[in-house]
Amino acid sequence: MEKKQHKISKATMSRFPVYLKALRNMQHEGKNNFLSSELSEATGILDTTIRRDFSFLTSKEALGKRGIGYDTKDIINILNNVLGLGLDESIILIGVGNLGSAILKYNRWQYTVGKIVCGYDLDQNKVGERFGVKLYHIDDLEKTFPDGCKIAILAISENVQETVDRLMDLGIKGIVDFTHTHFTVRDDVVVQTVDVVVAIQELVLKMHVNDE
Ligand SMILES: NC(=O)c1ccc[n+]([C@@H]2O[C@H](COP(=O)([O-])OP(=O)(O)OC[C@H]3O[C@@H](n4cnc5c(N)ncnc54)[C@H](O)[C@@H]3O)[C@@H](O)[C@H]2O)c1
Repeated sequence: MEKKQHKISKATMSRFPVYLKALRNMQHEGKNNFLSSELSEATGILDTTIRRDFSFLTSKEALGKRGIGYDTKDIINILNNVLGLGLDESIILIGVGNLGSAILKYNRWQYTVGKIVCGYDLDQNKVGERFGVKLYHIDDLEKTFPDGCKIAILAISENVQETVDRLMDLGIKGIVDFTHTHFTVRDDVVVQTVDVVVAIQELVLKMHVNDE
């Protein structure tokens, strides 16, 4: 019987995607069961931390079995539920320039969050197919938008707000934003900004703290 879900801390929640990624790789390699020590080895997270994190999952499958460990598929399903993720998220890529192409080429999406199902660009020369992914002109966004797609990666340099508005009208609820442009979104849309410069600034700050 499912127990009432306790509030899961931010730190624990932030480790769940790390477990998920490692477990999907294990599953892909044919590992149907795993020990917390093995997950610890794959993620670099202490196995005592892993066991404590799993204790928040409250399903009986998350208790594991002595000597056998945990069922990989069960834990993946539980983590997916907690994180609200499907294995097959359809993701679209907007902007297939230098950055967008690198993202498209980096195809480690499978077994983790889903995959980029198509891309869009305003440059007609980009239309076609790259790395096995269909690329459309941005003018055709509404015509070709994949059914049920909720996540867009934004790697464009022009008309950012207008593009974001169009994406929201189509049902996009999450945006991974690489642009350095300020834009606004509706209350039900989440933006995750990825910025190498900010990452370096944070890194330097942490290095200073270590020096003190
Ligand atoms: N966050 C980071 O760490 C980081 C790092 C590098 C670049 N960037 C940013 O990412 C974006 C892309 O950088 P890049 O180096 O790939 O640039 P790029 O010029 O090589 O590529 C941009 C691509 O987007 C297309 N494009 C522009 N506006 C569009 C729109 N409204 N709709 C559809 N396609 C559009 C262009 O035709 C081009 O193909 C820029 O905004 C850049 O500032 C961020």
